[in-house]
Amino acid sequence: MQSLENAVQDDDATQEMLSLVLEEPDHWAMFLDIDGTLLNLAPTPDAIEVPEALPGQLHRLSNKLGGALALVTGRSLAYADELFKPFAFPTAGLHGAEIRNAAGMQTIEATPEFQALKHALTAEAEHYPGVLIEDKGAAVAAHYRLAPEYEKVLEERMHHYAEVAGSNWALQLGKMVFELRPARSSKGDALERFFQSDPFKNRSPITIGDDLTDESMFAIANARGGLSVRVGAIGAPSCATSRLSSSALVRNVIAALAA
Ligand SMILES: O=P(O)(O)OC[C@H]1O[C@H](O[C@H]2O[C@H](CO)[C@@H](O)[C@H](O)[C@H]2O)[C@H](O)[C@@H](O)[C@@H]1O
Ligand SMILES: [Mg+2]
Repeated sequence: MQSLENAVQDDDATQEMLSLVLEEPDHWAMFLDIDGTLLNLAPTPDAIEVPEALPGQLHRLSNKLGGALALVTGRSLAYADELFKPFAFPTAGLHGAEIRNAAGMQTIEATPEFQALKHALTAEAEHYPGVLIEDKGAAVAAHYRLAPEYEKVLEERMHHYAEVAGSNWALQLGKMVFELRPARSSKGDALERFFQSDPFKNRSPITIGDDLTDESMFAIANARGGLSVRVGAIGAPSCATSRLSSSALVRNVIAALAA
């Protein structure tokens, strides 16, 4: 994987490149991650703030792109809709396991066994003060941002719960979080499903994300001759060929394109 240190594009070059998107609005499709990309990271999952102007800017930019703007997130689809209401963008939730595109809506329900697993995990987490369990229906996240001292024990236990869940779930690592997500689809798989129908068909992808889960959509963008932009300070290796050092810069690009 290319490391960010060798990314072809730095902040200025990336912003310059993205500013040219609207010179060919029928050529591009934008796929945007939410946490850490559109929104600043916060101490807890529900402490995030959506800048007041952002939903309308995304709506205006989507219109300029003929609707070819999708949110691709580890959040549930319903949670993403709540964040950006009154708009309901094409969206892939739970890291790609549920999707709303021109073909309709496909969601996924938790099995009784997975419900029982979430109850057991929640009960066990009582022993790790500060660890937050985020129930996302067919997925569950164990957050240790407020209790980093529990990272190691959580890693061990979430590997155990992944074994219990079986092959229909996958352990997804992220920023101070271990998640069990449906294994059936990644963010990269979600992009391929968006490309099967208008308005995304035959367009080149612009993918912007900040975390491990976004790497699969960066790979699709690279393979399709599009753009892959990793957000955040230089750190973890990435196959993204460009970078933006903060979600504030991402919002600046969105605001400029939506103007
Ligand atoms: O794919 P994304 O849209 O980036 O969602 C990834 C996960 O984001 C959330 O967790 C992360 O953001 C939280 C709020 O800023 C932060 O407290 C946490 O430490 C981060 O891991 C969300 O809670 C998860 O469900 C998403 O999968
Ligand atoms: Mg993210």
